[in-house]
Amino acid sequence: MTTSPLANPSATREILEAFGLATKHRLGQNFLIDNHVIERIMDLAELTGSERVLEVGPGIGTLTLALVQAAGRVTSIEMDSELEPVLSAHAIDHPNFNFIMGDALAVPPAQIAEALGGESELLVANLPYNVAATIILQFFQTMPSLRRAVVMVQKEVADRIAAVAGTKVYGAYTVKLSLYGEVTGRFEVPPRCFMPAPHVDSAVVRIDRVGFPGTLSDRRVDAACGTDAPVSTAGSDGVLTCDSNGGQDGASVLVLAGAPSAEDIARVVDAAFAQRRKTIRNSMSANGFDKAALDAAFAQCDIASTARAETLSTIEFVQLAAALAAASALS
Ligand SMILES: C[S@@+](CC[C@H](N)C(=O)[O-])C[C@H]1O[C@@H](n2cnc3c(N)ncnc32)[C@H](O)[C@@H]1O
Repeated sequence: MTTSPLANPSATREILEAFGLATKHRLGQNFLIDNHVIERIMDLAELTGSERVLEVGPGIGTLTLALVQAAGRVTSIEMDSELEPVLSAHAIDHPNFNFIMGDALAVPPAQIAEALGGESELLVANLPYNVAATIILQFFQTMPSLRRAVVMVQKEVADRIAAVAGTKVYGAYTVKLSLYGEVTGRFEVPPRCFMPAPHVDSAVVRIDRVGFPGTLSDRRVDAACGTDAPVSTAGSDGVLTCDSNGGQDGASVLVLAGAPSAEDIARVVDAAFAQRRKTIRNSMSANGFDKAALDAAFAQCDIASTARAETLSTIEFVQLAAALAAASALS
């Protein structure tokens, strides 16, 4: 059980007083004061003592002091320059910890890797809520080595991350993040676990990376192929095939007709959700896609042109982007 010496109200107050600090609402400074929450975050993170862990927004170092006990190296990025003396003191006490002062969205991955002594493997953080969703997606996009994120976010953001097709909260963000990772754990955290208590509910989500695109996870490929058939990826073009006959006669079913990039898929997803109340055809044609190319792609992917974006699964968006890429509708 890994806990933090700072995860209680009196230790937090003491640090704030000792360094002459006041919490800043505009930076989302709600510090954790509950060791039970720290324990559950650490359980979800499943650290084995050797990992390179990135933390965004260490604050006074509450979660950080748990992470340094369980990880190989920890680098934290903090924007509030007034917290630098507190973090410097932790860095002296814990040789496997260092930090970067700056906006986490603007620090280049190479600088983070340099500080961590290698590429980031895990993101574990109680994130600043106003930029949490952006940070999660951007870090999965720009750091291919990141294999897991265990992050505290506002409950509504957790709902969007974990949403399933056909629900109100399922949207462009859900689909774009699902290209990189899937939610494998979650728990809720009430306001009383923070100082000061926020006005919103919070949740911790664990997101594990799924390979993409030529290396879709088995579960996703099964969904795409509608079969338990073995799967193979063909050639360097990333064309994904799944064998419809258990590999016995070598007959393959082409699932993706092209090799859409993550950017291609994001363009399709953004256009599809741009006008949620319209059909996917109308929303996409109003947002830069040619109607004839769309009709051909819908027919190829067996997607009804009257469907709405929120009814499509991630794999259907990938197939649609692939069909549009193959028809050069994405260029
Ligand atoms: C919710 S607090 C978490 C503090 C601490 N990790 C804890 O659990 O008690 C968020 C922290 O993120 C910092 N922060 C806000 N925006 C940031 C940004 N863009 N980049 C880096 N840190 C940021 C805040 O100053 C604050 O320390």
